[in-house]
Amino acid sequence: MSAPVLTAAAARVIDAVKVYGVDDTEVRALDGVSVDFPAARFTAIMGPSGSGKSTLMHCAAGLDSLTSGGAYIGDTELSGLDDRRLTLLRRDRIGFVFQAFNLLPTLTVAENITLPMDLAGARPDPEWLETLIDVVGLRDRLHHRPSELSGGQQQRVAVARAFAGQPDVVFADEPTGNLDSRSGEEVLNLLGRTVREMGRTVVMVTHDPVAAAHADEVIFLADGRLVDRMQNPTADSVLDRMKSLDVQEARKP
Ligand SMILES: Nc1ncnc2c1ncn2[C@@H]1O[C@H](COP(=O)(O)OP(=O)(O)OP(=O)(O)O)[C@@H](O)[C@H]1O
Repeated sequence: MSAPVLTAAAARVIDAVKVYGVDDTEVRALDGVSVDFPAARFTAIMGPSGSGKSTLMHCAAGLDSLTSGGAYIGDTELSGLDDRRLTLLRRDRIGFVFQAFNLLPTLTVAENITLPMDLAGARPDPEWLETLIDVVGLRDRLHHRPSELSGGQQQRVAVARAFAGQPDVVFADEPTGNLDSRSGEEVLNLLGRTVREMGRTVVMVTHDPVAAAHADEVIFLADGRLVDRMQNPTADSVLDRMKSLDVQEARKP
């Protein structure tokens, strides 16, 4: 048996290139990005508008395909999977949290949390589910409908849903974009706790230095390239780095 080539990255991309359009309309949204998202860590992706953050997340999560290069979940290379296998991989090994909470209005909180697993015919680990419900603080809301919850509570349901199947990695795309700062802070603390107390892996796209400061590491994109990585970020250190990227952007011809 050959030794696995890849180490403890929950997800990674290697030499990732994503080109949208052709000829005059061609945009290199990713221009040779190699980055790993380590297991049991919270990584934030930052960069100026149009720098390729969402494209990187979508390609790393198998929601979109690369023009060239490789995207891996664990040791599984995504371009080698047909549509059916890719759908199963997303369902079984990846969790998603989006800016819009995407809950089903006719289902209760409890039903929303287990919906992906119910659709898959999988049984959630009861102990894990109970812990998760307590961590997200929704025990007294389990039989409510989403419309009876605040935005912050709805996003906490979406977070619980993303982690219910114990996926290898949870990708969050601007998870606090629709929330006031206090509810946003609660959701970010929650994501941090799932990583630090429960050993989960989170990759989050954000515009907000305060949000990025919740991560263990921030990676910075500019013009579709990885330009920096920062361990143990603070809101100020992230803001300073973003300002220098914005200045470089403004100086471009
Ligand atoms: N479907 C598409 N077709 C054509 N161009 C696209 C498409 N999606 C993204 N792009 C372009 O690719 C580049 C990177 O876009 P992307 O959305 O990844 O950036 P971003 O950093 O997430 O931006 P923002 O912070 O504004 O959301 C941009 O120039 C964008 O216009």
